[in-house]
Amino acid sequence: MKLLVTNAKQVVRVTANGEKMLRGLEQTQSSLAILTERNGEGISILIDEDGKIAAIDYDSKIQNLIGNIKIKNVIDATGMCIIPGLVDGHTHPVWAGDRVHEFVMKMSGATYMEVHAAGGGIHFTVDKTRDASEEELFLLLSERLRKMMRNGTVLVEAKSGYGLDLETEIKMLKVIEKAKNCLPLSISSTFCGAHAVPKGKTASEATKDIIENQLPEVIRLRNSKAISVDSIDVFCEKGVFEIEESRAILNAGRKTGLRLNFHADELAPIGGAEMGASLGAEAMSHLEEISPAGIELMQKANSFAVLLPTTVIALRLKSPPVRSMINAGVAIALGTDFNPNAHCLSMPMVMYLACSVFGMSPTEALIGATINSAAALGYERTHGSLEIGKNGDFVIIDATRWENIIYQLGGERDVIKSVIIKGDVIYTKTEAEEVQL
Ligand SMILES: N=CN[C@@H](CCC(=O)O)C(=O)O
Ligand SMILES: [Zn+2]
Repeated sequence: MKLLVTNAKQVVRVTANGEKMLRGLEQTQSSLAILTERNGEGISILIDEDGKIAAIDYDSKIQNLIGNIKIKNVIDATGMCIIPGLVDGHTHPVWAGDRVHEFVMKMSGATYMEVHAAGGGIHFTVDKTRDASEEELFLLLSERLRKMMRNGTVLVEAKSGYGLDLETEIKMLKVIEKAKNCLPLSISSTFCGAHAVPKGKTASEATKDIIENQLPEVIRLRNSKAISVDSIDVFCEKGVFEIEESRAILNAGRKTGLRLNFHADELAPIGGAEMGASLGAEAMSHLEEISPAGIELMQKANSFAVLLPTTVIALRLKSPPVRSMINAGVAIALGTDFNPNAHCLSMPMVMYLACSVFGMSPTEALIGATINSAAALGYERTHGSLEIGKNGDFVIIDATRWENIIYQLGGERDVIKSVIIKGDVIYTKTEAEEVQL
């Protein structure tokens, strides 16, 4: 066996019976699967040589199970809690340059679309990303992914979308592929060639280019196993790709077997959720402006809502109608939306904002950041909960109640003791990191 963690005070499994997701009333407190220390006896987790969870139970039961089996690494988690590794359901992590100057403009009142229409925003990042080499982008991406892992992320969705031309979109997907092969966390790639209408093209010309040039090459590379791509994304928005263009791009992606996971109803209520539900989209993000009909249709289509509180605060948007979605039975997932507009690499921070800004409970937020995010990406068989056979991916929290990971706002560096991926300790807090007063 690769790893044994013993004597934990609480192990939050999230689900314990192979649930694919938790939605509606299931996303509330009563259904969170937790093992808690009893009569002074803690909880153990055993990880096999393949990095999968072999057993989770009270210490004495696991000791009986182990007998004389050799264990390579043992961690004593006395007084600590364990949660599943976090899943970041929506990020744009491959780009060069930054947009700190736009942050200053936006904080003085400029809107996202004003900056975008003036040639800034995504266009600014596209110019910088087109100019950057694969090596430069890889270094930037791996540094960002390392910080995410340090904050407990073990699976991340990563989009292309700062190329908007064939060459750069492919460059971005190759950089993501390299990161998949070089770093311990899992990555779900999304082709987002329709992230903005490139300068010099109309939306309908860009739509044609994506469907006739970019997508076929992405699929050719996927089929030859040069890259792996799970999903297709479109920024479906008034003044960007509107409903019919978005539908055409998503339909084309669906025909190639990609999952549909796209930006909908973020800034203007144009019926993106209704359109996505009609295509059976697996996931839609943002949804600040979703209509009541859109909520009903998402529930019927089993589409996940991937909510992004960092963008809501960065752009001072209204919050999506989270309670109505939960009450209607839409499964809520969460993501950092890491991009040059919302520079956040921390799922604990996102969970905090989901609670404080969206009014979600800590339990709902944790479910959104684990099993539901994993399922929104189609990774629920390996990620999102601590169950036998799933990846041995978890976060050890240096506190006696798991909610500290949310409660200690901005305190990830203090509260996370270790991050484990497939049974390997990929991060552990050292004495040297403690502030010396
Ligand atoms: N809304 C579209 N895309 C990103 C922002 C990307 C950018 O501004 O660079 C988002 O999800 O927030
Ligand atoms: Zn996004």
